[in-house]
Amino acid sequence: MLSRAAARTLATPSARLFSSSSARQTKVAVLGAGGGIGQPLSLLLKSDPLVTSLSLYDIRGAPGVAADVSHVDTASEVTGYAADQLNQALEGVEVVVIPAGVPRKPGMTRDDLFNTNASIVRDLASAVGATAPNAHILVISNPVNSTVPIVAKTLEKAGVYDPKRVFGVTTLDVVRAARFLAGVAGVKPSDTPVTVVGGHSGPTIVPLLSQTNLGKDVKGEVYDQLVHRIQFGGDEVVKAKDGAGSATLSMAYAGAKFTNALLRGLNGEKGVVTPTFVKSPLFEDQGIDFFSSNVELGPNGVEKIHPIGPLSAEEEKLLEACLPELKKNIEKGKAFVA
Ligand SMILES: NC(=O)c1ccc[n+]([C@@H]2O[C@H](COP(=O)([O-])OP(=O)(O)OC[C@H]3O[C@@H](n4cnc5c(N)ncnc54)[C@H](O)[C@@H]3O)[C@@H](O)[C@H]2O)c1
Ligand SMILES: O=C(O)C[C@H](O)C(=O)O
Repeated sequence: MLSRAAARTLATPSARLFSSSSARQTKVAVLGAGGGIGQPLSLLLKSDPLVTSLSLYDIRGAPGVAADVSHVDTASEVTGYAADQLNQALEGVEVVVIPAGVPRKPGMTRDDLFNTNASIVRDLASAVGATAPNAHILVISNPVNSTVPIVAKTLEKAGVYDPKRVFGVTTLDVVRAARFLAGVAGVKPSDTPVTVVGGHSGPTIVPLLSQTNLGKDVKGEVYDQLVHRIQFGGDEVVKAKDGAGSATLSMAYAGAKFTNALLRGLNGEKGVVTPTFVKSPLFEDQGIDFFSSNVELGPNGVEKIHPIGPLSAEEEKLLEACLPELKKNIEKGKAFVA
């Protein structure tokens, strides 16, 4: 039998999983809401007190997901849209999260997804540009190093591109880095935040362990293994799922976490800083105009792009390996739209 206090706690609606600093609320759309990421992401966004209205779209299954998620006892409204209702799904939307597209199978690279996902992301970006031109777009679909430039170029072509409003979601790399470093150091992940810069694929993922109190002491083989695990954590999940896809649950968590950070920034909260893959001046002189580094989020989206800061000799080498591959991926995305 439950005590009266415990019963009251369980009966309290709107349990808060997210940080909230303001009453302003926002309409958010998920494009690809019926998928492995889309479903749990929609559930988590339903629990975010900063989301006032949730618009769920997919080429299949979104009305069912919406009916299900809409029973959760939080205040937001949820509507599902069928394949031919993309424009309705985007009406009045301020934030659009895109997990639409195919995932990897064992043996594939993220770039192997380009042929299928490039046109999916381009067409969705084009619809956002036409119906919700001021929306912030959060790109999850892989290969992120190419799909973000695809979104940027598509909006540019439509005459509605604002680089402050287009983000590649690299939060899963940050989540993994904190979790894996915590494992090595024997502490809680909340004690081991790690900045991860570069892009979102194998060698383009550059964790800056030297900038953390516990990470700077990790050396030798343990360091090499830790960096490899952060860079190739996605492969670990693809292999374990054995043909059934890639990370979905941890990605939904990471996607909801980044969305909440953006919403807090949009609401005027100060000091919301997190890595994300955006149009960036940091390596523009080397022809690389998109890069993930710590970004302060604010009322207009990107408020300030932070420099990457001091690097160890090992990190200099990781960055050297990252840049040429990242450049190739970005150019491939841009060329697809041009
Ligand atoms: N950024 C990251 O860190 C990260 C992490 C994990 C996965 N991903 C990527 O996210 C994407 C989705 O992964 P998933 O596991 O959810 O795949 P999934 O196949 O389970 O779901 C994808 C969904 O997209 C839908 N879809 C396809 N074309 C669409 C369109 N034109 N409009 C709307 N919806 C459309 C499908 O119907 C499906 O429901 C993949 O490209 C994957 O590589 C990225
Ligand atoms: O590995 C993948 O293909 C999915 C995602 O990019 C990840 O990092 O888990």
